[in-house]
Order: sequence, then structure tokens, then C-alpha cells
Amino acid sequence: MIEISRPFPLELFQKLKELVLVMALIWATLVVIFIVYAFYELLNNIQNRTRHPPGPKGFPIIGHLHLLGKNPHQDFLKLAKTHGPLMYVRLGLVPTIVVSSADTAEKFLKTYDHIFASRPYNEAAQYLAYGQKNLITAKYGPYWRNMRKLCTQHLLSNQKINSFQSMRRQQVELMIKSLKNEACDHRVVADLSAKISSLSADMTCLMVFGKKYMDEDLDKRGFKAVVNDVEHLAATPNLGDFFPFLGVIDLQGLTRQLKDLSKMFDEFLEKIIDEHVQSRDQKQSKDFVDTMLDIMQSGEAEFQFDRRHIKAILFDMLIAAMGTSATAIEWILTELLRHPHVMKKLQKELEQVVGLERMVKESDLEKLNYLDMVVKEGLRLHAVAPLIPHEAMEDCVVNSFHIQKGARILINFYAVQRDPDIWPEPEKFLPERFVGSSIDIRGRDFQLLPFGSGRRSCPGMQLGIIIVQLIVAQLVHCFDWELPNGMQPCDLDVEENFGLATSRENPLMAIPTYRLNNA
Ligand code: HEM
Repeated sequence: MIEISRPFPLELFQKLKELVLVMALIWATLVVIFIVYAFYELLNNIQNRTRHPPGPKGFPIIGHLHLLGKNPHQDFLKLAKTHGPLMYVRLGLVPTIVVSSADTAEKFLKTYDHIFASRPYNEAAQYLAYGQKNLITAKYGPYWRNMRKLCTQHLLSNQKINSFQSMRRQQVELMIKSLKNEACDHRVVADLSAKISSLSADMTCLMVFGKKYMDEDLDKRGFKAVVNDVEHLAATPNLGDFFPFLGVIDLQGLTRQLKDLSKMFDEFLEKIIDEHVQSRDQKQSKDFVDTMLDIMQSGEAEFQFDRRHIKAILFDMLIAAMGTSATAIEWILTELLRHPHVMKKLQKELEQVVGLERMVKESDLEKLNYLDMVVKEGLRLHAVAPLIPHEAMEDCVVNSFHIQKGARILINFYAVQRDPDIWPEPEKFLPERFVGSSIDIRGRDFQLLPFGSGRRSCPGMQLGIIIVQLIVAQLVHCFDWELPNGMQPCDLDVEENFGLATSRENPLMAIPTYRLNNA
């Protein structure tokens, strides 16, 4: 009796009220998702009266997202074996076309390049790249065209690249010296992945900012750790990219992390620009920040060009240059360690052309034909950036199939470069396949596209090729390499870790022995 007469506790009432509210919110969200989905399917059905390419069966709402794992380029290659080189999948709500052969890639990157040269909406670039104001993720149009012209004419021209030649030589020499001192003298196992990525970061910072950034410079975690975080976050699949209406809810918490990181990065870039403004008159050689400040002041850009644009381009240059070159070098060295006879043959060529009395110079590179084949084969077997997305700006018909406006286009360079109809024994590392072949890596031959092709191809290609050739040649020329713990070459793993640059899953470890006569 006493229990019954007690008043209903206020706290319990509040809790009940909250619970009802949460339930109502969940139901409302589910209803909205259902309505959006039903509407989307209706639209899709209307559009699909025209034929889209074949593809696997998908699920409602998620489409084919469940078919993709940690390495989507490998999953797409497997699917293409069943469904063909022009395949339709739906990633969440986004219709996606996956291209897996050279002749189909040519249709998208040459014949209809003017239709497929845009980039899709990207949640990460909204925060990290000032609302897609950078070059890599900018939508196709006058803004992208002008930015690209500025970058190719002022930052990535042959003249500008050559102006950093002595800086590259010094940095490579420093790495060789440190490897020789730390590892060689004591037969210590070297973490080659870490050495290469550190060298690439230093060279990029010197070219872009005019100085190296040490670990304490950006945040207590360190410059390289923060850049790694940026790369990681930018490559993490974001539900907001596949279900645009989920972007605001930020179910994965990625947007919050992106905002924090972009704030920190922005402060860092602002500090660098301020330093450059203060020290401009005393400088003889110009890094990228100086060049961009000149452009800003001259007013030569054909659009409003302010600090935000400088920061977006600096962001691009860091992200595009650091990881890609280091990853390419890491993979080529992996294959050389797995194929000691190729390593020996390359060392022989280096002995003939350079001799054992000095290190390799950039001017030697054009005489090193076998090196060229080794680099081409490494880039073929390990596509560094296998799935950079494009977007259709208009409806288009390719190979009699309908590609709808807004569709995402993924040219799977990994699949194209492993196509058995073009490349005999595609899984094998065989530099000799390029003997007597005129196949080039600069985007002219669609079976080998490490730098893409067409309007959105890599503007840093020339620089990338020099860096990769120089560092591979130097490491092979200066040292003999041995795998640790008696590991056999065939036991060295080739597991991949998909990202902005698809690198090795595990660091590459090896023991160097110095082999030049000037020890
Ligand atoms: C081995 C090194 C490199 C590789 C394998 C590589 C590969 C690529 C690929 C595959 C693309 C996309 C092509 C497409 O969308 O179809 C790309 C775009 C790009 N790369 Fe590179 N890259 C390398 C080095 C560099 C360097 C050193 C820079 C600059 C310093 C750079 C700057 C860029 C930029 C800005 C874009 C975007 C271009 C645009 O969307 O208009 N890359 N790269």
C-alpha cells in the first residue's frame, strides 16, 4: 500500500522521456533512410531502362560495399574476372563504374576524357583541402584548369625541378652515410621503409617549405606522425561519401577528427607562410611557398588567389609527393630483394656506367637502360595509386553501355597492369619484358599507367621518375643487401596496405654492406 501511494520519481520520468525521444529519433532516421532509398531505387529503375554495364548482385541500400575489404583494388580485380573490364557496382548510393582493361581505360582517359575529368565530392577534402580548392580533388572547370597551369608552369616545370638537383643529391648522400654508419659497420638490420619515407619527407619539405621539419615542429606527436594521420584519414572510407545525407550525422566520428586535424595543419601552414613573408628579401633560391607568394602578389592567377589557395596547393604537394615516391621505391626494392639475379644485373650496369669510385648522379640516369626497365616493371606490378576516382560530368555511352552523369569512375590501374591478355605471366617481376619494347610510363600506353593519363594525369610525373630512379640506383649501387634472419628471397612478403599510396603492409627490413671503393 505504501509503495502504491509513493509519487512517480521525477528522475525516472526524465529518463523515460529521454528514451522515448531517442526511440522517436531512431524511427524518424529509419523512415527518412527508407524514403530516400525508395526514391533512389525509383530513379535508378527509370535510368536503368538504358543499359548500364554488367556487375555483381548487390544489396538494398549498401549496394556492393560488403564486397570490398581492406584492399579494394584486389577485390575489384577478382570481380572483374567474372563481370568483365567495364563493371557496374553501387557503393552505398553512389553508382560506380570500375574499369579494368587497357582499351576500356583508353575510352575513359582519352576518347571521353573531357567527360570523365572531374572528381567526386569528398568529405575529407572538404576539411583538409579548403573545400576541394586543391588540385587533386578540385572539380573539373576553369578553377582546376588555372590551378593546374600555375602548378605545371611554376612548381613542377623542368627548370624548377632542376633547381632542386643539388638539394636532392645532398639528402640522398646523407641517407647513404647514415645507413653506412648505423647499419653497415655493425651489420644491423635497417628499416628500409622508414629510411626511404624519411628521405622522401625531407626532400619534399626542402622543396616545398625550404627547410626540413623536425618531429617537434607541428605538434607534440611530430610532423611526420601528423602527415601520416592526414594521409590515413584522407584514405579512410567515409560513410558520408557513399550516403551523402549521413555526412552530417558523422557516425564514424571522422568529421570531428578531420576538423581537429585540419585546424592544426592550417595553423602550421599559416606559420610557414608568415615566416616566408618576413624573410623574402634575403632569399636567393625560391621554394614553393616563395613562388606561390610571388604569384599571389603579381595577380597573374586568372582568379582570386589568396592564402587559402596557397595552403591548398601546399597540402597537395606534401601529400602527393611524399607517400607516392617513397612507396614506389619501397616496392621496387622489395622486388629486387626477392629477385637477387635482377639486383646483381642492375649492379653490373651501374658498375659499367658509373664505376665503383663514386655515387650515382642524376645525369647518369638516362644512360641506365636496365634501371629504366626495373623501375617500369616495379611500377607495373605495384600500382602506387591504384584507384583515384574520376566523376562523369555528363551522360555518356561507352562500349554500348550507359554511364550516367555523376557516376564515379574507378580506373583500376592495378588490374589494367596485371591484365594477362596483355602481360604474359602478369604476377611475375620480369624487367626483361621491356627489352626492345617502346612501352612508356608517361600516359601514352594504356596498358601501363602508373601516373594516369589525360587531363587528370600526374603533373609531378617527371619529378617522381627522377626521385624513384635516383634513390633505387643509389641504394643498389652503394650496398649489397641481405634479408634478415636467414630469410629466403621467396619468403619476403608482398602484402599491400591500400591508401592514398598503396604501400607495403609490413616494413621492409634488410642488412646493407657498403660496396663502393671510397669507404
Ligand atoms: C612515383 C611517384 C608518383 C606516382 C606513382 C603518382 C601517381 C599519380 C596518379 C596515378 C595520379 C592520378 C591520375 C588520375 O587521376 O587519373 C596522380 C595525380 C596527381 N599527382 Fe602524382 N604521382 C607521383 C608523384 C607525384 C609528385 C612528386 C607530385 C608533386 C610534387 C605529384 C602531384 C600530383 C597531383 C597534384 C595530382 C592531381 C592532378 C589532378 O587531379 O589534376 N605526384 N599522381
